[in-house]
Amino acid sequence: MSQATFRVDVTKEQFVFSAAHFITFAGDICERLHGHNYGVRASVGGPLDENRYVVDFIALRDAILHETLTLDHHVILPNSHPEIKITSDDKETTATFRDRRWVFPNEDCVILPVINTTAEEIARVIAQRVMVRTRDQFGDAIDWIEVAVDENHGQWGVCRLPWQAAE
Ligand SMILES: Nc1nc2c(c(=O)[nH]1)N=C([C@H](O)[C@H](O)COP(=O)(O)OP(=O)(O)OP(=O)(O)O)CN2
Repeated sequence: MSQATFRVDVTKEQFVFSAAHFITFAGDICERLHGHNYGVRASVGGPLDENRYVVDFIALRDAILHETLTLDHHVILPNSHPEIKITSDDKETTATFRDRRWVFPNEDCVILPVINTTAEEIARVIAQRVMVRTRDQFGDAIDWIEVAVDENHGQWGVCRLPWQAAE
């Protein structure tokens, strides 16, 4: 039996999104709002199908592109941080951390299901959403998906999920 394993990688120039965020670290340090030109790459691993594909990398490319465009030119906020509280009314979204407060137009914000908007967490959300988006097309034979998010020219947060973990 062959010992070969297979994956497809997609790393495209278009996989860039410009977004603002701030994180907390070291307990109670909260960054100032700042932006990154984030980069994204993705891989899917598993057996070869009848086409001798793991998956069609064009379909994977399009799914990643969709998620990067969703984040592009937005402020990325966390919905599960213990101290960064996010509230929205019909016009504006307000983020607070202790005595600090940021107010944004609703349409400028993307609120993600994360504790902190780190590269690792953003990678996880993209991986989960791509899995959901492509599941019907790719089927259940895939082993895993990995998404990597680069914050600053070579500082990557990477998340690998078993294919069955889609929410
Ligand atoms: N494992 C991780 N480490 C860090 C993350 C992360 O998401 N995962 N994030 C940060 C901060 O967001 C930080 O703002 C990183 O931004 P960067 O611009 O690279 O920080 P610098 O101060 O080095 O950047 P300059 O180029 O000097 O502006 C930290 N760690």
